[in-house]
Amino acid sequence: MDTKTLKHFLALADTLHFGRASAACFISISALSRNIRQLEDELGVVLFQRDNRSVVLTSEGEKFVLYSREAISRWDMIRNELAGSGNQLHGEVSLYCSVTAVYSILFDLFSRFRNNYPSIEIKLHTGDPEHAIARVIGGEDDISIAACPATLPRGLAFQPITVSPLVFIAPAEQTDLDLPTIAPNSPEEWAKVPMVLSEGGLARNRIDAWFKKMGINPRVYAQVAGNEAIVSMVSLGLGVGVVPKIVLENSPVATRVKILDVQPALQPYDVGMFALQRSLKNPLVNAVWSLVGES
Ligand SMILES: CC(=O)[C@](C)(O)C(=O)O
Repeated sequence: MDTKTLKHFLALADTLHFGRASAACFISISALSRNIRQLEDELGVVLFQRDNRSVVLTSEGEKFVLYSREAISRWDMIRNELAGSGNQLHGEVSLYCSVTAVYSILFDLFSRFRNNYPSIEIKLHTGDPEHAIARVIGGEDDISIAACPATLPRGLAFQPITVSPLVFIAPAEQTDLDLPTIAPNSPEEWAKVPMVLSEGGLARNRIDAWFKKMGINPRVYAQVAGNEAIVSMVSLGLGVGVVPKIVLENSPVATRVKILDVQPALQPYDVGMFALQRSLKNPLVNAVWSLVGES
């Protein structure tokens, strides 16, 4: 059986760009567009609306994304099951996490993985960890790494990897904006501080709740996607930010910011791995899942 066409289709659905999708699949643009056209002919529907400038999934295309992911995953499962335990696991596992998690967490987890599972291909997507749960629930990725929320959505499994405090950071040196070099100690002082915060999700909820509890009306200067970008903006002197310490420790600009001793401290992050409970039956997903605790 050939799952290649489905993979080519998914690459285009992910990137919405013929050039990037064909590069990711190691085929030419013309071969990719021929494959997509053949698939559309077979199905009798248009999967992508395309003109010279843009590629957009149609509603039929969106449905076919779900089918393709499911079909590839089931094919991997049955192939591995029929081949029996004596054989190597073959197939693809897709993983979503922040750039920080790649440096700090994946590096350790995967140091032995290559030797043990040479035929499992890891498809890595990086981005704002606030999307990590939605990406697994939506079927875009098999596994993701991020902080655990207070309540876990149904059907989702979580296993902890590390704990990281959420810290307030300011530029290490005095700036034009006159940002605080020690923690402000009254709601009036806080209200003057330009804050660089996560645009939404768990971090933002925790910070908003903290400000509310302290009776502070924060001045939000910028809302940013991804904790790495918050550290950069703070290092440029644009405001005071809040990030998990693990992001700071792995930042190339770590020395240009400093941690403010703010009390009471925010609740730390429980960083770990998410997967759908049902996908843990897939031996490929399970092989990656089981890396936690082995190292
Ligand atoms: C590792 C992780 O997902 C963090 C701590 O939330 C992050 O990198 O922002």
